Amino acid sequence: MKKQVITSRDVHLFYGDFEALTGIDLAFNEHEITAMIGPSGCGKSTYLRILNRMNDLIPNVKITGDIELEGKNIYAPDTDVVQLRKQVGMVFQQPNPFPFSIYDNVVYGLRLAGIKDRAQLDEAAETSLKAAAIWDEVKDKLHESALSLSGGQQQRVCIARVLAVRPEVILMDEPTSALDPISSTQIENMLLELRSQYTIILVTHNMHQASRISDKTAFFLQGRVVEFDDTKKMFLNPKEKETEDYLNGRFG
Ligand SMILES: Nc1ncnc2c1ncn2[C@@H]1O[C@H](COP(=O)(O)OP(=O)(O)OP(=O)(O)O)[C@@H](O)[C@H]1O
Repeated sequence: MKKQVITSRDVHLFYGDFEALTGIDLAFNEHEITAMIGPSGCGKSTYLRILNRMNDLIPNVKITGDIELEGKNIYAPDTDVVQLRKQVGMVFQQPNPFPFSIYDNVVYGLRLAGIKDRAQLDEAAETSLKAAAIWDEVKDKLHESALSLSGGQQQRVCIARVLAVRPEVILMDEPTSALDPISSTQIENMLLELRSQYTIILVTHNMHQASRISDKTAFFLQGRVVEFDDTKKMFLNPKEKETEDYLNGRFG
């Protein structure tokens, strides 16, 4: 049986009085890609942000329940949130490179951690850019601005920036929805390569993407998880009527 890297039990989240998540039980296995699907506003991004405490930055948020990374409650008072976000990295919908060179973007987290050794930084930059499947395109212009790259290239540099700090888990919030089909395919192929080393949790609106690359799928509806299963099983033979209707495009 695969190791569960993140588990959540009975997770509720309130924005003020509004209960956006109404009791989420999910577990994420190592070396798997889990897709979270569901109609707009059902709470996918809210739930994703819980997993590396990004909701801490939003005022009037209250979270209850239990979320553990490697068996440790990530909301315990002694949690080092900076360390947590290294272990659980995040890639956003819009590529968000810093206005620095490609190289400086990728080694940003390592420098923040106090690493100054040039050889070590060079090695990390090359390894991460290779893993993010963009090394060949940028190796001759590492010191040019990351903003000069295309959207798809910027997104892969952002993924390399996350990989450089060696996370265990990578959270992705619709990482290809702002990209053209070729760039999206490049990123999907990369994720399939990365799966052997990471736990990947992906919010997507793209049903084809979920069925192509994910091992497991969680279907969210109005703040709850309707169904969570192997992707193949769910797409071929959903257990719940609501899942079937959604997958067949009857709503959402
Ligand atoms: N900062 C916030 N303050 C108050 N309500 C919020 C906030 N962020 C999200 N919500 C509400 O919480 C619910 C869930 O939103 P969330 O963004 O998690 O949904 P989603 O499934 O990711 O949607 P989409 O697919 O459109 O991104 C929605 O009703 C939304 O309006």
